[in-house]
Amino acid sequence: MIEVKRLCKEFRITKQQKGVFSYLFHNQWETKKAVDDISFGIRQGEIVGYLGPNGAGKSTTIKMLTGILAPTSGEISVNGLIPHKKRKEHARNIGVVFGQRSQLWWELPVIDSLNLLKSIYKVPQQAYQRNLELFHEVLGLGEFINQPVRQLSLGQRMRADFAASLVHSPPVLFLDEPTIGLDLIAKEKIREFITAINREEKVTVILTTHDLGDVEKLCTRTVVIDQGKIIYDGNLERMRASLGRYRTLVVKIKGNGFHFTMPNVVLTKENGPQKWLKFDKDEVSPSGIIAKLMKQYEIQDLTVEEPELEGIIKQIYQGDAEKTAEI
Ligand SMILES: Nc1ncnc2c1ncn2[C@@H]1O[C@H](COP(=O)(O)OP(=O)(O)OP(=O)(O)O)[C@@H](O)[C@H]1O
Repeated sequence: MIEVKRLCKEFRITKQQKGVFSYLFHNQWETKKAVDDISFGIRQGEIVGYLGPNGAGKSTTIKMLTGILAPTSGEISVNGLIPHKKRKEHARNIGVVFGQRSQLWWELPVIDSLNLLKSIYKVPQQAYQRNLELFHEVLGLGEFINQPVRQLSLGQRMRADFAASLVHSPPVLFLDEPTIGLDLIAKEKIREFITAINREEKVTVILTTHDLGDVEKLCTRTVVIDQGKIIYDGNLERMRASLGRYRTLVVKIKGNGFHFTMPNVVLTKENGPQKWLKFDKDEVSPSGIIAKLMKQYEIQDLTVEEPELEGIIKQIYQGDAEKTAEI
């Protein structure tokens, strides 16, 4: 479905001049290699996590795969097309969802945006109707389909954006931080939807995310990029080893005195009402700990701390996953 060979993208950027009179001199340029000789292939129906720290080259790669940017060198083929050379045809093959930006018309009710996209992509009525039914079923669009986009919650807006990106039944879907800013329940809904369209429509999904929950729940394969180069391409197992078994539940309780004990759960830090409980996720679930806590204490706030992606990437570099996984 996707073939990338020796792909490079360079940007020309101005070099910072030093000194008070720097503005008197001509600008000097330097070349920044945002994507540096990468190759990979993605088969139809795969869900691939394209991961890396900030500035690694993820967006630049996605922009080339979607045809927004032309490569400096190398080759790309998506469903048989060269994206930047066949932009119009390519647009029919892909759907794109940006967690940070919406492609919907702000003032229009969701259904009007979907109808407009149907006309733009010339989607036959029958196929459109079928898609609307799917969106109702798995995205619960019915709740807010007649509301203007500006009135939607972030979770609803994301669900509407997913529908908009899939109106024309594209075989490939690019997702850029699709769960950013969402609460746990909204995240779960989005993840379930991605799994459903991948299973039912065989949509190939390329996902960039900093949320390791997305990676664990969705991806069968991860490609990790750092400083423009691919440093890991494989199944989740090695990533999993780096993720380790331990997580920390941070809980804020009301009242004094905290004498909580539970097998496989250790209190590692306290700051007034806030407590850090490290637990072995293979032995005990966060919901199990929360249920026990709630019997004894009034909980005011809680979060689960996931390991940082940056740390995991470092571990992959070092090839030393097991040792560091034990914290
Ligand atoms: N239009 C541009 N002009 C100059 N440099 C750019 C441009 N776009 C990206 N870069 C540089 O290329 C490198 C890769 O950027 P890119 O946006 O692809 O990273 P990213 O992995 O998507 O990061 P993030 O997770 O922060 O979005 C960075 O050093 C960035 O500053």
